[in-house]
Amino acid sequence: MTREPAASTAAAGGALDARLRLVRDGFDLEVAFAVGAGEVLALLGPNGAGKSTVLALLAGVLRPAAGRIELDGRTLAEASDRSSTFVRPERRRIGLLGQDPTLFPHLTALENVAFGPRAAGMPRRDATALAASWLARVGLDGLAHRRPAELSGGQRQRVAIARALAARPALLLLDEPFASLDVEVVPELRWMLREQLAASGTSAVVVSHDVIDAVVLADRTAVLERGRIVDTGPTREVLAAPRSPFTAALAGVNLVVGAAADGIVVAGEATFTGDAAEPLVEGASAAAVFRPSSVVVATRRPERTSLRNVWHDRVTAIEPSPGGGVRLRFGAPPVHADVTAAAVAELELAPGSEVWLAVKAAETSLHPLAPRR
Ligand SMILES: Nc1ncnc2c1ncn2[C@@H]1O[C@H](COP(=O)(O)OP(=O)(O)OP(=O)(O)O)[C@@H](O)[C@H]1O
Repeated sequence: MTREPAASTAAAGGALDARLRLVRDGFDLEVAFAVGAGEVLALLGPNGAGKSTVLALLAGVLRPAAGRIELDGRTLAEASDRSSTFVRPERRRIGLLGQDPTLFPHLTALENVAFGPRAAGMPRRDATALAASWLARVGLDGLAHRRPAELSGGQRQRVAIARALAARPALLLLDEPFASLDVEVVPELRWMLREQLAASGTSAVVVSHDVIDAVVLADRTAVLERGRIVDTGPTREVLAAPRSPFTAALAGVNLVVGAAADGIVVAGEATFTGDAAEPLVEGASAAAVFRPSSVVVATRRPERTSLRNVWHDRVTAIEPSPGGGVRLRFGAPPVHADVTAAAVAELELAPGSEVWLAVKAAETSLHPLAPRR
């Protein structure tokens, strides 16, 4: 990726430090996180976890009941017994890009992008030149004079990205930026956004349901569940060693939570041996992680000694597997196994069938469940 000369883009990104508490209608949000200058943080989580609420607090649409938001050393909001600060949304230098681009319908793409710099006092010629250069960067060279109605959904979102970045926000909030676009246009748009965020050094928080957004866009990922951050760290590490069932499902792996005993993970009747990236703490919570395709399903207890992790359960559900084939679900511990349709037929499996399950130790990783630093 080519980085632009600092003089042309003057790294826009600010460092964010946020501690937020909000309670409304029985929903209790309490989070603390930081975003480094020029860094992209993905905020992932199930429906109702509080992701949009976090963005609304950062944007200044909601006021925290307690806590503090600091962007580049400037306090944007503070609520405590001693002091109260609240900077209005338009004075925060925070940009917002939602799933539906809200462009001015009567302005051309160029005028839409130039609008922010003009409003900030930039002379017309400079603002037009800046807008033209941003439209080129987002791949809309020839379409500068079209109005939003004359553009496709993907092209409109490109204009919205150019407009958001041309305003040089200290922090850009991206709320499901690709959710309402045709799936075919999304991969290229996602990579373009990644390049432009990096080239402009823009700090960003991206909220998404889609793990690919975190993988492509985000240096770090925080997973939010029921108003709490349950996991956070470099995106690759969070997905490689998930610490919550939601993250494990995102990463497409099984996560069995148990307790560490003598270097293995004990979860009810099942015990798991495997590679521990970090030492397990005796008696503390720990997880065994393995791929659904690593699970061997048999109607008799497997005799192969290489299969160290062996347990007995009943099939609770049989459904199509996302990768093709068949997914078998089990309850104790809750795991799934991806097998071929031929195997299901050969073993004559049906919901309720009793089977033996096994995973090689070499295909199992063990992780302490203490909070990641
Ligand atoms: N205007 C509101 N007034 C009161 N409660 C609200 C309001 N908006 C959302 N909530 C509640 O706050 C909680 C968090 O909602 P939020 O929209 O932040 O979650 P989310 O993670 O963004 O979910 P989704 O992925 O479905 O958009 C939910 O319990 C929701 O019902």
